[in-house]
Amino acid sequence: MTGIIEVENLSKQYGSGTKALSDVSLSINEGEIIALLGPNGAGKTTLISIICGLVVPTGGTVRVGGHDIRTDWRAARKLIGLVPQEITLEPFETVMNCVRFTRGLYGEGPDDAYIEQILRSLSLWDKRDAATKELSGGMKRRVLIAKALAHRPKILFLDEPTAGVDVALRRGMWQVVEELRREGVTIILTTHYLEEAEAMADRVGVINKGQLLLVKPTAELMGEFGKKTLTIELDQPLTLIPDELTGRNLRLTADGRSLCYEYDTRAERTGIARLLGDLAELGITVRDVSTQQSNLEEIFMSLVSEPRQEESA
Ligand SMILES: Nc1ncnc2c1ncn2[C@@H]1O[C@H](COP(=O)(O)OP(=O)(O)OP(=O)(O)O)[C@@H](O)[C@H]1O
Repeated sequence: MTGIIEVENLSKQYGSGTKALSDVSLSINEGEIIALLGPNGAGKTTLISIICGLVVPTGGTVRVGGHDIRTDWRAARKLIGLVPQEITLEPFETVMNCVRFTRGLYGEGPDDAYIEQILRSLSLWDKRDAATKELSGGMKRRVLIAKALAHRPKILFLDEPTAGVDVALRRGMWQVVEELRREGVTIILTTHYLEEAEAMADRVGVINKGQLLLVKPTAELMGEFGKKTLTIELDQPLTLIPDELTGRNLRLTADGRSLCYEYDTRAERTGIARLLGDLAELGITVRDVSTQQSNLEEIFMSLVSEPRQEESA
């Protein structure tokens, strides 16, 4: 199946000599939400900017809805809405006029009924006559989304949509994104908040030093790396793991006070009940137990601290 966005062997070297992207290939399906994760300077904004036609690549091709972004840029651009990282709004203009104006930029005629629908869905309708300078940071960010949606794009890019936004508003933003997805909009977002990717994205792409390290369904990524550790705090410290318990994925902490048992969360039998039973039989008394699940943050850190070749794209 051909994706709504097809990126092939994309590279970018800025005039300064910085190599921001190296041979990136990626296919994005219509209607999906994909999150691009990567540390500062990884190349996420460069990738988005190239797809949106704002930065010229050094090599490779990008097709949006089948249109080459260089030779057929007008058609490609019409399909795209971009919510930039920086808040750039005309301070004295009203919310309504800001969004109307953007529609005009795409050569679309006035459609106040549609703008009303967008502003209502973003909880901005009450603020339609307010000058943008009177709005809070979170509201300004929502005006940027309204502007990006003004020409009914099929694809929406959100470059760090919730940077500097408080937790409540961040969750509100997730809901907006979810509603857009239900309407069939394809969404590409960059984020530093791993919980955001975990909560929203169908797939996650990890970028580091200009390379796309992997692209995987979020659930698969979590499952593949999703191990849980059971920490069993002992009443009396041990010096060694008893022979009866060898070969069980057990580790004794340096102080001998806890046993750590790593298990696969997806396994039919985790082996926890058997382990606790065996400990009791050996006369080892347990003081407390706790579990920790590896989250996307740990997965991400393990990927970017140990650069690997692209696995799949
Ligand atoms: N206009 C430019 N001229 C020269 N170098 C640039 C330019 N824009 C970006 N770069 C460099 O390209 C690299 C990738 O930058 P980019 O902004 O794409 O990263 P990013 O992943 O979006 O980072 P962040 O998470 O900090 O926004 C960085 O080394 C950056 O300094």
